[in-house]
Amino acid sequence: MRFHRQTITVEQARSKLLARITPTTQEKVSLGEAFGRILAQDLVSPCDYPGFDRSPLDGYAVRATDTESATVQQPVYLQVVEEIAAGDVPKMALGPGMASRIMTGAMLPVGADAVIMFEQTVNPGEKVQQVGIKRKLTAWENVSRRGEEVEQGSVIARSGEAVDAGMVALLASFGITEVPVYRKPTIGILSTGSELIDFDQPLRPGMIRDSNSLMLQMLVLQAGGIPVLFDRLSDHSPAVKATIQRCADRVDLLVTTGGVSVGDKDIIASLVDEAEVELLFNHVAMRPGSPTTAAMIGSTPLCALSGNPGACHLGFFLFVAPVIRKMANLPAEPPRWRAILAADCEKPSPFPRYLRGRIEVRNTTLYAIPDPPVKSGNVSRLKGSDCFIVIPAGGRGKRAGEEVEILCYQHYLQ
Ligand SMILES: Nc1nc2c(c(=O)[nH]1)N[C@H]1C(S)=C(S)[C@@H](COP(=O)(O)OP(=O)(O)OC[C@H]3O[C@@H](n4cnc5c(N)ncnc54)[C@H](O)[C@@H]3O)O[C@H]1N2
Ligand code: MOO
Ligand SMILES: [Mg+2]
Repeated sequence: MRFHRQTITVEQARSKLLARITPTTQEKVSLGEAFGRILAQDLVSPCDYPGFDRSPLDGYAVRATDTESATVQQPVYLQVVEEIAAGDVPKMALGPGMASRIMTGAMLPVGADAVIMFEQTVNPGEKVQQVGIKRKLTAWENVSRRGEEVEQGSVIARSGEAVDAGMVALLASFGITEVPVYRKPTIGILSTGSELIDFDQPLRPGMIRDSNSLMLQMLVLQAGGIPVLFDRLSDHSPAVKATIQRCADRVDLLVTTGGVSVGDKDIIASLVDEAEVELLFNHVAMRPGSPTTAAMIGSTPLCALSGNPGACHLGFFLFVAPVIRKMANLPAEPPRWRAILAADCEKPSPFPRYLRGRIEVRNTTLYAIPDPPVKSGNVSRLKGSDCFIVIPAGGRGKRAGEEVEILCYQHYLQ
């Protein structure tokens, strides 16, 4: 199987993989922990909002009928019977000719059905026993009625919505302390290669530091998963299949890096020949990362990414992030935009080429600025990008000023 591989497009490969992914189950978390998660159920308001008729202004609570003849020239004078601050419960009910001094957010007294702002009274703001009302009010004018925004029992948030800061405030207003959200999928990360050492170890001849493990952990967090780091596999590890199986059993998705090509030590490439491993694809029409592989290890999906850091980064974006997002009930496909290419990319390629780059808005036009050409084994240009620019297969590539498709990290990886 190592050398006889069937090439499929990125889109076909992703569909094949996503078809095998089921969304995760739900869990209840505290309101603070729910931030950034996806609601798993509709939420219903347990009470009215506002919970009582209240004043939206600093002024006087009155009975509208008492103000019928009020004008600037001939104000109507009402007896002030109480001062009500926000948080107070009014003690006095208003009868004919009465008013209560009331502050913004305070509860309306029984009998009142309108509020006049200080500015529309005689001697605004002064503490008086008789307040002069300078205009006629209609019933319920300047009153925030109980339940006018949200009635008890109505849906305040829907399953599938993201819990952002505003949603946290909304749920806090209703005293909702526990929130049903989709469980974050656990994503196993397993690097392979005898040349790899931990990043905090001194180099030895022929060795390189394992950077993919950490990069993948960060990317998993950005995509909304929980990374689970497994011990690296060396190229001489016995029982590769048993180890992979054990790791796969512990997570929702297993991601490996390295060993997917045709090399003598490419241990993941031969894994797909084993019984109980169902190959989904092992050759994708893309540059870099064409040997990117996916399989099912029993019921756990495996994304086997290239060891080359650039190809690993791209493989994560094209295949792993969509899986994590589908598991987490988020839209799976990376967002595709169109932009104007800001520099020539004329290297021809038999497969679509994905270049890392940055998006820039110049006037009202979106530009995609490609990174300078790099090999997929390079590490210095892994940082600072916010999109992949897709240069189609064949032809002469694309020139500056031509329109290209871009896949943006924005709103996709947090
Ligand atoms: N004869 C052929 N050789 C290769 C082909 C091919 O078609 N025919 N394809 C090339 C392409 S394209 C790719 S992509 C790579 C795929 O490589 P593997 O996935 O098998 O990865 P390795 O051989 O294990 O390593 C490749 C490269 O990456 C470095 N690496 C590996 N793991 C890490 C890590 N965790 N952190 C940092 N760097 C890592 C490794 O040392 C190698 O330099 O195959 C081509 N070959
Ligand atoms: O597809 Mo590879 O990452 O070019 O060496
Ligand atoms: Mg290899």
